[in-house]
Amino acid sequence: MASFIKSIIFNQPKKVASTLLRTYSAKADVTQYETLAVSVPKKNVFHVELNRPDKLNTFNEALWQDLGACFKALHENPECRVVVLSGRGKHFTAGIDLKSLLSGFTKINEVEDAARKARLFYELVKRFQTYITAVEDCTKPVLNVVHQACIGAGVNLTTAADIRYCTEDAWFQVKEVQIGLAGDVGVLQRLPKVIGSASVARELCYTARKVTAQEALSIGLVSRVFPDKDAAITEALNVAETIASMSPVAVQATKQNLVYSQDRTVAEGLEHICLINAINHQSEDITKAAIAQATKSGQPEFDDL
Ligand SMILES: CCC/C=C/C=C/C(=O)SCCNC(=O)CCNC(=O)[C@H](O)C(C)(C)COP(=O)(O)OP(=O)(O)OC[C@H]1O[C@@H](n2cnc3c(N)ncnc32)[C@H](O)[C@@H]1OP(=O)(O)O
Repeated sequence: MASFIKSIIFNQPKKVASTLLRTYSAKADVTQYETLAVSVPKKNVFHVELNRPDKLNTFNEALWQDLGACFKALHENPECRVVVLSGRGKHFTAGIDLKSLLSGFTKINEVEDAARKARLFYELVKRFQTYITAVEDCTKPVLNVVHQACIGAGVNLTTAADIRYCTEDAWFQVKEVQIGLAGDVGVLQRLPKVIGSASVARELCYTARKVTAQEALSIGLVSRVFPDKDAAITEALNVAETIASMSPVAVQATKQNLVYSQDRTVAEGLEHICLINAINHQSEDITKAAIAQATKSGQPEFDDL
């Protein structure tokens, strides 16, 4: 084993030795938003909080746009390796802001011609879909912590995240049918895949019944339930820190391949990871990680991606 490691280091002497010893010193670049609070509580771990507590974190135009812009920026930010997403105030979110929904619809309904009106509705929904999909398109894993209510648009949002935790007092409601809408920003597509049961997903989407934290756990909507929000956030940040300590090349390729594979055949997913790893297997991260494992020298430092 020693000679094997020696030969690897000999082949890439300066790079591996210097990066193994390097300590992290970069400053995080944190953009703030009107409706989102963004912080960096641990190295490479970004915390995004829905921040309209006096409006129960309802989705108004600003929040929709901020979500899209924020997750695009985090996708592009090399210092961000993992995101924890939660909400400030009493509830995670009460869903779409019903006042802004109605005023937006009234404005479009003032257009007389059906084709032109339809085009405006189409573009509105398409835009909102893009903002939710930005969470999935962000190659950094997103851990969502839900407390109290997670309604309508909130369920669309949480099902686009990678990992979901909630508090004992949390509840979920696919409420769209109750306000006369067919869910159109991702829940109908993602919920059945997340929970793995078309029957349960359809029941929830047709009836708008509330799902408690314990039921959410039993159907696989969340993977863990915590006594309160502090405990949930603390553990989410710990898990995020573990993920952030791994090779970002490996973690981000894993998310890309999981997302790609969820709508495709096994053969297509396998081909996709072959193509990604044809490039990523050339990464210095593999050498660093393999040496660290072989020498039991602890987790190495990886460069940002
Ligand atoms: C193209 C569209 C794509 C997206 C579609 C998305 C659809 C959806 O999200 S459907 C879901 C819509 N949301 C709701 O129907 C939630 C309605 N609210 C409630 O059920 C309760 O308010 C809630 C359980 C969330 C909280 O109950 P709590 O007792 O804690 O508070 P309240 O006293 O009820 O509410 C406090 C004030 O907030 C106002 N409010 C609550 N929800 C909304 C909302 N979604 N939009 C706008 N305003 C909301 C509520 O009216 C109270 O206002 P005020 O009386 O002025 O204090």
